[in-house]
Amino acid sequence: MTDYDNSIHPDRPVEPDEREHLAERRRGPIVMRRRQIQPSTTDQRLLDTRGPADWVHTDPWRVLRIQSEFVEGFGMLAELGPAVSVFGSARLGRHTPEYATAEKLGRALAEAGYAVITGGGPGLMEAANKGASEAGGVSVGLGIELPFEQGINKWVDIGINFRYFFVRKMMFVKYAQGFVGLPGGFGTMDELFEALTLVQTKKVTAFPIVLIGSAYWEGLLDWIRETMVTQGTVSPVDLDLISVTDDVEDAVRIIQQAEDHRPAEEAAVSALAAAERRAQD
Ligand SMILES: C/C(=C\CNc1ncnc2c1ncn2[C@@H]1O[C@H](COP(=O)(O)O)[C@@H](O)[C@H]1O)CO
Repeated sequence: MTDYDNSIHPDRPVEPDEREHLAERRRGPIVMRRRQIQPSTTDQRLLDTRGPADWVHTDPWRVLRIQSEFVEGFGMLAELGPAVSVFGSARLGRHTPEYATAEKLGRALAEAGYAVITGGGPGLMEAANKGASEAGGVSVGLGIELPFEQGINKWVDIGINFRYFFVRKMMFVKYAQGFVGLPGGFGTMDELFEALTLVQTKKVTAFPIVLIGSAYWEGLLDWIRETMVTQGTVSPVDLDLISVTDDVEDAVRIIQQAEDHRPAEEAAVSALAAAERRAQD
């Protein structure tokens, strides 16, 4: 009798030694017998480093890495408390007036009780982190892996380095009460328009978007008004989603005031959604 040919008929009495010959393998709660028996255990297979490794470059594996970035990000930020995301140029360095403004903003936000979330990079991100950290606030950096790696700036007190831009961008919105944009390039524009789209489509509510530096932003706002609104690609009211100021204290005040309006705005959005659902039924 072989290991694979030892079935016992249910009506037949079983001899004590017959049980011993019934070969089986367990995988957690699963029992495998005869041809289902695998020659190795799960642990052995896990620890076995041999074999092809191309699967690390496949999409199913990437999905797990993406998932792990969400898990790490949520885990790090869930208990952060009130926070404001600050965006701005990676290139405007320590001797620019914008750096001084960003540092002042980081300090003012920290003093108003907000954690400051930046992209964790150099330039105005570093300045906002510096202001927040030096004021004794919570200074957060959500870094991004880039081909020309810079690392997280030294004023970040809680940092995480993301592989994926889209996971990181979601964190900027999910864990912030609002958004302050300083002068910047494509990266800043990307973050600004992501936030604007989410607010315009009511995916987020009571999320103030404040731009600091009227001279810098004027041209863009004129283009939105004169081209986008005029041609009907956005509504005139969409312009109200953006506040522009040159004053750091004013920016903080706008964020705080939006907090006061949050319950009413959330209720209005829920009522609108309920009315639309009723209309569709
Ligand atoms: C270009 C340089 C460094 C790039 N390092 C960055 N680190 C972290 N976050 C970044 C970086 N570059 C862009 N970002 C994100 O975009 C925004 C700034 O981009 P901009 O094009 O400079 O406006 C910023 O808010 C970040 O979230 C050093 O030379």
